[in-house]
Amino acid sequence: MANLTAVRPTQPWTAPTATDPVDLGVHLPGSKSITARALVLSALADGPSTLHLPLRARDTELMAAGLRNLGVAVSTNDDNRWVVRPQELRGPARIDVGLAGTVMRFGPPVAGLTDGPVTFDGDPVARTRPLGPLLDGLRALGVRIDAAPTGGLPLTVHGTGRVAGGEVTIDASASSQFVSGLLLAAPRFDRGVVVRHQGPPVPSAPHLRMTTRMLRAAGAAVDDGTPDLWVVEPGRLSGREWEIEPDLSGAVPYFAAALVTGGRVTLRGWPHNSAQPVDQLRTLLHRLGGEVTVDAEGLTVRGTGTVHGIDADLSEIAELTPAVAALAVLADAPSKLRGIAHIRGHETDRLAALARELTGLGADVTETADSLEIRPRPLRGGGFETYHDHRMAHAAAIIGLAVPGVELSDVTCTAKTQPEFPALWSAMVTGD
Ligand SMILES: O=C(O)C1=C[C@@H](OP(=O)(O)O)[C@@H](O)[C@H](O)C1
Ligand SMILES: C=C(OP(=O)(O)O)C(=O)O
Repeated sequence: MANLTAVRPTQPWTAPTATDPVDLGVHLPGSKSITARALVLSALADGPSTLHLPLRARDTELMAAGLRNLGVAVSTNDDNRWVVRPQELRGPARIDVGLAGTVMRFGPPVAGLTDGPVTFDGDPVARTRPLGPLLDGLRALGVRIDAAPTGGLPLTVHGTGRVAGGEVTIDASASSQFVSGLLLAAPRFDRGVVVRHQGPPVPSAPHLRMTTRMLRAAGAAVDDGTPDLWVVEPGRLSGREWEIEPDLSGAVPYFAAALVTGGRVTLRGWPHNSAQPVDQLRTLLHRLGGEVTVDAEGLTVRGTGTVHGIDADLSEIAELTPAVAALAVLADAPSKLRGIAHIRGHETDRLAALARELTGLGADVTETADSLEIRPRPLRGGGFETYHDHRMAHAAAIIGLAVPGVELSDVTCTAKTQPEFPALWSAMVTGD
């Protein structure tokens, strides 16, 4: 099968260098992870839902389009308010996952509930991202799937309108999204689901808590009280109003800018009781030399201009590794970033990509199977390959604040989660 996605245009970009401390108060778009879950839960609910302040970016537009292809009425015309009206799920259909882990992992369990075949494919790199344990898990729950010999994309889910569900054991060490995908659709399985993880630790625990929290908010009965075991009872999901929080992961490059330049960045509209890993981020930024406060204005990060080296296990917030690695090359001491083997299966092999590109700018970086060791050295400008990876682009932009002439091979990849990134970043640096 040909890839669904045509070759995407790219645009080289020279990262702007900061001459002054940044001072930014910003309303950022909604969380990718919360928007994706709200779309799926709304599509499977028994009444309409509204997503307030959703993320409009490539990943979430692909999720909306994919659900639409299954017959769900998803209206995304209003930037601030997306409305989802569930319908009977229908095949045949084709779903373009782009490079979105959320679409390729949350989509197939939903497709099992469709009454016809649903084919999934995406960007060429998406075909290399891990998917096997999720598909094997779904098969064990009664779904017929034809997948590529690699065990991943392209694949066809032969939906029959119902999924038996029941007990399944998978190895989710390559991605927490395998578990999240099974859980999100499970209330609609005949017997719900009992998912057991067996293998090296599951990464991204806060994303699993986000999944169970949002399932409960939609009315599902969920038990996640035993480590590595999740139970979702069969039952109805309610349509509801989803308030989408600002994207904390998308805010991290701006917070990093506060650290590098000795400036201040406030993320406005920050909720009191967040579903995102704000405590882990607060601890991390504090150790890197920042000060984090939450008040009526929002979530504020202040820096001194000195970044500290750290030894940190990033497994819970591994998607932030590129930004943290960028800070580490600018730090006052060596760093070790551990527990991140699985990010080799993210948008690119992030350990290899970071080691290569940071070394290219003059840093001293050692890549191990599951970590990066970074010893700061004087850096120089030069080319920086982004490998279609939005967070590699963020890393280059952060370094560019302090190092003139960091030239990204492409900045359009930031549209995966934040199309506003190049304009917002430049405005922050120039103070416009
Ligand atoms: O469920 C989610 O929304 C996500 C889970 C994490 O995936 P992994 O567990 O594969 O790292 C995270 O890195 C990704 O950006 C978003
Ligand atoms: C790993 C990421 O994304 P995905 O949801 O595509 O896995 C990410 O955004 O850093």
